[in-house]
Amino acid sequence: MMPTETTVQTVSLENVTRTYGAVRALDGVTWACPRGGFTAVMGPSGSGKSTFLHCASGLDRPTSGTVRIGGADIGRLSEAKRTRLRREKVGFVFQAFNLVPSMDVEENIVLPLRLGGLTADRAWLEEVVRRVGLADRLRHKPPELSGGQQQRVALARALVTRPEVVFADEPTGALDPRTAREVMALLRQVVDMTGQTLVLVTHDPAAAAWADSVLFLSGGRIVDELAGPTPDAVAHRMEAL
Ligand SMILES: Nc1ncnc2c1ncn2[C@@H]1O[C@H](COP(=O)(O)OP(=O)(O)OP(=O)(O)O)[C@@H](O)[C@H]1O
Repeated sequence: MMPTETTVQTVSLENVTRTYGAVRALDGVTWACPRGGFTAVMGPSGSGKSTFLHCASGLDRPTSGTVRIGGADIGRLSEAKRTRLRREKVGFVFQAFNLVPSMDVEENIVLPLRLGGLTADRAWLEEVVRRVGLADRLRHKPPELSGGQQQRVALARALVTRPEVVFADEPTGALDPRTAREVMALLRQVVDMTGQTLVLVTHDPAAAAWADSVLFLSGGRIVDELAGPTPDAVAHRMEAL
């Protein structure tokens, strides 16, 4: 029987291993990302968080095992098809914002659509801009914005294609604590209001506690999962890794 749209996982990893020479950066990871959920990924330095993000988002291919994004097995796709799948189905938010300084806010937000030869759905674009609180900043250029505002632009850019999943890699790493909290509250709000599936990679227990559940990686394996996390519970679990 074919799975229905609601039961198809956004992203799934089945027995995924990624080696670099003798190093097993990911070691037999099996995980299915819940649709509409907000998952944080934590672990000590070198535990495989970046490798997990790269494999789960289609930036990289596993050495063995299967990664599916929106039903497609990325190991079977050509480089060009994987790039296209990533552009259409995956949104990214990075610590370093990665905005184009010479383009204004709106041009930055619609860039993924332009790269894919698509035009913006005006109603959705306006909703995204409103949700991230940038309606009065559309003609500004990134250097004229605060760090928190720039990260809002990056979030809007990640949402504009209505991706299956948004991967946020240390999105608050370059922000002061108050701005970091505002950005996390906004991510939480976007998940709750739009049903966007979100995966957050972070070192920060306070950021991870905004998620529905936290995956803990150690030595390239998922060693624990904590539902309904609090900053204290996350920090306590991290100390034991
Ligand atoms: N391109 C690479 N070449 C060689 N080894 C790599 C490469 N990328 C990662 N590794 C190794 O794989 C392991 C996992 O690295 P990864 O960057 O995924 O960990 P991480 O949890 O993201 O670490 P951090 O928190 O320090 O960013 C480490 O031992 C790392 O040295």
